[in-house]
Amino acid sequence: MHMPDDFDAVSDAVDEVNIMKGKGWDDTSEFDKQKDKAQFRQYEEACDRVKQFYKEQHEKQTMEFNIRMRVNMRKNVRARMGIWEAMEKLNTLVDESDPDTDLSQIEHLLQTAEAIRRDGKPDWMQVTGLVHDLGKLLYLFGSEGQWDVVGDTFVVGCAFSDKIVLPETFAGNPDINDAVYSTEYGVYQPHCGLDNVMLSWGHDEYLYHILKEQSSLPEEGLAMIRYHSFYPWHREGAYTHLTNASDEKALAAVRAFNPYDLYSKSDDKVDPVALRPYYEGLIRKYFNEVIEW
Ligand SMILES: O[C@H]1[C@H](O)[C@@H](O)[C@H](O)[C@@H](O)[C@H]1O
Ligand SMILES: [Fe+2]
Ligand SMILES: [Fe+2]
Repeated sequence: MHMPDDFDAVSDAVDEVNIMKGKGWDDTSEFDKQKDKAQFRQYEEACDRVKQFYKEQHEKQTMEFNIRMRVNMRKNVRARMGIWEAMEKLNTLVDESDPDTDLSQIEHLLQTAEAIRRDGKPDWMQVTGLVHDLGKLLYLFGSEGQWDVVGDTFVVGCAFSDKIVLPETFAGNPDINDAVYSTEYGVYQPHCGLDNVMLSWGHDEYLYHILKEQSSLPEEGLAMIRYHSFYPWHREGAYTHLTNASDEKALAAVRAFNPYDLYSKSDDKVDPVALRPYYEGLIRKYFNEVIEW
């Protein structure tokens, strides 16, 4: 096959080769098969830092807090900067919710993207991997702590699922005593769809709203961002009483993405300087030069 030299054409040609090989972006990944999954996400055995994190998150993510955050989100622009600059800014954050890595955020983002690239997945999925945790910038924009930025997500406004990690820590959340929020359906209608459900506030929801307006990522890429921390749903199968048929596509996308996010944490080190030119090319293709954060 003739390989053109302009950037977009090369990445289109790579997609074409993968299609010829019969590999779709949502195929069960080769990468996934090589990992010992039992090493990851062991919350019961996690260190105190992680357990403390979840106790605080589970006590403070109330319906009232979540409504307030959605209103605030629309009020102002917190910063103006490009994607790579945002990755560098985020690098000072060490995620207290994560039992599996002490790596910096830029390393995690590049490891995720590189694992996707190595498996021959399309460029939009690679760049989704590259940016998927940039919502953690919230931490630098006056969040109340880490509990409202990182960690797994879950539905608020109805009973907390026992499929959420460390579920006993919800005992201190005032919503468990609310006459409506404590019921199975809470404020929701059966099978209303995830679009109509409030997920606990944090980096997923924030970044989804920013990039829905300011990128040309496909729907599947946006779903990967919005739901990647929603383990009770995409891994544990909770909340089927709220989802509907239109969530199926999103679920397939998030499941295809998850192994790269989670299991790349044990991969070899990456070199941001060497990788930057390649990813700047993808960034130009999918994002405005300056993003309003
Ligand atoms: O600790 C991690 C981390 O904060 C991730 O960015 C998030 O997506 C995961 O769901 C969470 O378990
Ligand atoms: Fe994340
Ligand atoms: Fe991540």
